Amino acid sequence: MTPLLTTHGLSRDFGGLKAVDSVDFSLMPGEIRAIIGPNGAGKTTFVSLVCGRILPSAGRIVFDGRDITDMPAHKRVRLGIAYTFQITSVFARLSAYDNVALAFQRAQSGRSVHDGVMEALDRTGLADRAKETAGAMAYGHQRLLEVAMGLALKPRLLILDEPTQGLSDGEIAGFIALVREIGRDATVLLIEHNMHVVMELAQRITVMEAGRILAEGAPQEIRDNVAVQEAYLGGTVEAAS
Ligand SMILES: Nc1ncnc2c1ncn2[C@@H]1O[C@H](COP(=O)(O)OP(=O)(O)OP(=O)(O)O)[C@@H](O)[C@H]1O
Repeated sequence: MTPLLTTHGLSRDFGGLKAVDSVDFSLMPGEIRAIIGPNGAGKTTFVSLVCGRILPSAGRIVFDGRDITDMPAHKRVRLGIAYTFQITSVFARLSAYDNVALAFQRAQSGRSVHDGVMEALDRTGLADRAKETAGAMAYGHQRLLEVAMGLALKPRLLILDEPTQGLSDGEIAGFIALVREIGRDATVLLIEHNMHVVMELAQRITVMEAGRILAEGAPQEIRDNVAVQEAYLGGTVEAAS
């Protein structure tokens, strides 16, 4: 099987700081992959390079066999790369429906807007809230709305950056079920600090530290990796959950 996404020597400097430092990364189609690592490890910078929000200082990015390194973000969206970011990105004054409709239109799909929007709201459990003003929704619902906006893009690769931050335990359980469902027809790249969520969802885990990949493997291998425990988890994986 060919990977859906690969990066080769991917790097991004900010002044003298190597936020992402020569990263070789590979993601198979259909995978749910978690990226973990301490604050400042370069996780957000890495996925920002993949989706084209920022440009690399060096290296290449290949998506579905195509070099997308120099491709603008909006074109990557059309290829199927969707992302939601840790900072709430919904338009507060618009309804849930209109937020998702805006996202849907970016994908330039041939489907009717209404069908596409309602399907995304339905999958995230927000169909009954379509008319609610986004800014007046509970925080957890706003996070789900972000996921619905990502889903409206009909992604082949959905990048979620700290999606469970600020959610209650009950909301997190619902979120885990949602990502499993999304993972049935999309590849998911998940930056996540909550180790319970990571262990529940990820088939493989990539650990970043200081801009580099420190370790990669199945959840059990990462849990047992001493270097990972020392660098990130301050003892044991359980301690961080
Ligand atoms: N636009 C920027 N300008 C300057 N430095 C930046 C910029 N974006 C990120 N950095 C720096 O790059 C490094 C990596 O940051 P990044 O946000 O990618 O880490 P992270 O692993 O996502 O951290 P967190 O878990 O806290 O979100 C940090 O030292 C950060 O301060």
